[in-house]
Parts: sequence; C-alpha cells; structure tokens
Amino acid sequence: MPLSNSTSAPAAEVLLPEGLRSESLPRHVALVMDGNSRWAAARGLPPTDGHEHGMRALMRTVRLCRAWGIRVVTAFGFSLENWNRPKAEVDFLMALIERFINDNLAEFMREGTRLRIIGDRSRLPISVQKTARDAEEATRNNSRLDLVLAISYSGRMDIVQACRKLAQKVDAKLLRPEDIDESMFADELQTSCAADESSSSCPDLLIRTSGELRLSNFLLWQSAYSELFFTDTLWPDFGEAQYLQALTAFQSRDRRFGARKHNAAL
Ligand SMILES: CC(C)=CCC/C(C)=C/CC/C(C)=C/COP(=O)(O)OP(=O)(O)O
Repeated sequence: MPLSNSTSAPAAEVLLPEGLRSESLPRHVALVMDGNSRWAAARGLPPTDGHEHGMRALMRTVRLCRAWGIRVVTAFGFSLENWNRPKAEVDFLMALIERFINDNLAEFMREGTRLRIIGDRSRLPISVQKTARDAEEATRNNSRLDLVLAISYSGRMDIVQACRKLAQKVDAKLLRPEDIDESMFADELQTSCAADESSSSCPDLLIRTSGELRLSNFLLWQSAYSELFFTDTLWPDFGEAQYLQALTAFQSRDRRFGARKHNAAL
C-alpha cells in the first residue's frame, strides 16, 4: 500500500463504553508498560516473549485511544537506564521497536496516527534511527492520535537538555535569564511535540502497570499534575477492561491544580 504524506483520517465516530463521559476524558495518557518479564517468567517463558506480548498490548491500547477519542498517548518503551540490561535483551528490544514501527506504519497512515520518538536517539542502532525518522516524516500530517514513543528516554536528561538549550540562548544574548518562565522551559522539552495551540504536553493521566509505585524517571516535569493510576495487572495483560478501569478512576478524580473551588466552604 502506498504511504502518502497526507492521511489525516476523517473525523471518526467515537463510541465510548457505557459509564465514560466524553467531556472529561484525558486528552493525553502516559503509559509505563511494566511487567513484561514477570509475565513471561510466570509462564516459564523468556523475557523476550513478554516484550513480544507487551508490543501487542501497546497496539491494543493505541487502538482504544483512537476509538475513544484520546488525542495523545506517550508510552515508555525503553529508558536510558535500560541500556544496562543484558545485551541480548537490549538487541531484542531494539529489533522489536523497529518491527513495531514497520509492522504498524500502514495502520498509522490509514487511521491518522502521528508517530513521534522522544529520548536520546543518537544511542539507537542506525537502522532504528532511520526507521523512526522515516515513520515520523511519513506520519507528520496525521491528526487523529499522537503516539509518542519514549525510547532511550530519561526525564532528568530531558530537563538537562532543555536547560542547555536555554543556556545557549542566554549565551548568545538571545534571551535574558529573567525572561525564562515555565512555558518557555516546557517548549524546550522533547515532549513539546505533543502540545497544541490550546493544550500543554503534560499527561492528564499516567498509568503504570505491574504493581510498582514509582515514576522511574518518566516525564518528571510533565507529570506535576498528572493523575496517577497504578494497577497490579502486568503490561501484556493490559486490555480494554483495565484501560476502562483507569479512565473511570480518572473521571472520579477532583483535579484542583492546587486551587480551591470557589464555592467550597472554608
Ligand atoms: C516501544 C515498543 C514497541 C514497546 C513494545 C514492547 C514493550 C512494551 C517494551 C517495554 C520494555 C520494558 C523495559 C518494560 C518493562 O517491563 P520489564 O521487562 O521491566 O518487566 P519486569 O518489571 O517484570 O522486569
């Protein structure tokens, strides 16, 4: 199938499951896809089988995002710290990421999904860098769902690289230190690719599977006011029922962003 550069899917009908309200869905969902290895170990399988099933769970979730009208999904596929895993597992994950992009590119084009990669891509194998770059270019005009893959990503490094860029501008006298504000800082973060005219790039909802209760260096700046949802489900088992549970929990939260409601009693 030819991959043109202009596949913005027509406004698709959103069919929400009963109980979900369209007006208070998260715009941006972040995923820490944890538990692939434990899922595999529980079945006497190698970790690679867990990652293989993890990849399927990611595509299931991407499809649900599109079906339910969620605009941005950012998935933590590989952290900067993950380079310390056994070489065979790292090599497998790199090949899996490449295969994930290649196998799903036609669907991304057909269904209006824009792919973006964040993280230190200079450390990725050259073929993964090229596959990612080509897919980003091919999908750049798609507008139904932004799929942001965090690969070789570290939230702290993202903050450091944003500081460097601003420092260089100050050095070049393009900027005064006192002019730097939160919005200018956020524009230098890699996630700024998921912002639009009216919304920041911050996830409204951050989901972590497998029972671990931490951020693990994911979206540190951006998660300041994210609603956090933790589930014991291991990532390969994450499906419609678990996603629905997370979204239902999100809709029951009272997001105050530090402000008191006008009519709240003192
Ligand atoms: C981007 C992309 C195509 C991803 C598809 C495969 C996928 C879901 C990768 C996540 C990799 C990862 C380090 C998961 C953490 O589970 P773990 O292995 O640390 O599990 P454990 O906590 O049980 O050890």
